[in-house]
Amino acid sequence: MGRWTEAASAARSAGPPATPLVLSATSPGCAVTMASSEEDGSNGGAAEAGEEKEAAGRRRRLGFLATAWLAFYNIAMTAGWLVLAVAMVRFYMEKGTHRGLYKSIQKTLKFFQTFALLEIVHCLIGIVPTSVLVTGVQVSSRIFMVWLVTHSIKPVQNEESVVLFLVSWTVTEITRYSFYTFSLLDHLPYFIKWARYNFFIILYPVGVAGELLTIYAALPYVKKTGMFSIRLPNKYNVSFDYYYFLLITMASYIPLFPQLYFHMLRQRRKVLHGEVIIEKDD
Ligand SMILES: CCCCCCCCCCCCC/C=C/C(=O)SCCNC(=O)CCNC(=O)[C@H](O)C(C)(C)COP(=O)(O)OP(=O)(O)OC[C@H]1O[C@@H](n2cnc3c(N)ncnc32)[C@H](O)[C@@H]1OP(=O)(O)O
Repeated sequence: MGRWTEAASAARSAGPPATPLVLSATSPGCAVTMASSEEDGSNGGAAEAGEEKEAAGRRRRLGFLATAWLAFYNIAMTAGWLVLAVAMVRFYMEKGTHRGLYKSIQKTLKFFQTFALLEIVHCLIGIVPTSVLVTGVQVSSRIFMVWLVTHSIKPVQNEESVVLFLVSWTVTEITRYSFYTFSLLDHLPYFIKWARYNFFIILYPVGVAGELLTIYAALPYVKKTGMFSIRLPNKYNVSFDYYYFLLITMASYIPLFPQLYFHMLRQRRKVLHGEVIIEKDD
């Protein structure tokens, strides 16, 4: 199993989500079954023990410093997103409206979401085996939403759609970072693993809908003000229209989001149902 998982990890870190090759559960030498360990319970224990052994082996190879850094990073990020969750719930309970919510939590949000740029660095230096491309798209679209849309275009800050993506990001990140933290500590409760690979089914589309609706709400303001745009003539002879840039960004969700979503579905099948999936470049 280790060999296949390492091959899958190598394929993942090498590039974008590609054509998946699902190995039959009954392949000789394949220690996992395609049947869910939740479902049949017969092989789940062995598969899980194997996975834990393999994860422990990977951590040994990672070295103390990298493991300590990742533990610190994940604990800090879990705490940061928990602080955000508490602040949002408290705000709503006190005010009874979403208006003003973004303003009240923006500093914490900007800090922790910007800190997540380190995830691209983690992939680049190889201390986590995630695809640089998948992580890059995920993190850069969030940074874009935080700084170039919600922070910069004040009239959208009170849109309901902002609440949609804030709630979706927050639940996702609390689950994801606690998943990484407990995995590093070798004590991963099953419900966290389950939540990591099930919540996204709803939260991903909800988050993306929130992001797209927020960009859409920003369009009239951007068109009216011409913000972040460069008009001709100028001494560099270049022009840039932020309004069209936003339209192109919205359009880019059409090919990119399904790829990320299907990547997560494949991860779900691998982690929760023990399928061995090798992503093969076309
Ligand atoms: C300029 C503007 C550009 C804009 C472009 C626009 C296009 C955008 C299109 C789409 C936009 C999407 C926007 C996003 C919105 C939302 O987030 S909505 C909220 C819901 N979101 C989600 O549910 C996101 C889910 N996505 C993911 O989780 C990611 O895809 C992922 C984290 C980037 C990758 O997940 P996955 O491939 O499953 O890998 P990992 O979880 O990272 O695991 C791989 C192994 O690596 C270990 N690991 C990873 N990170 C760490 C860490 N920090 N610490 C310790 N270990 C880590 C992990 O444990 C795994 O190890 P093994 O289990 O041993 O294999």
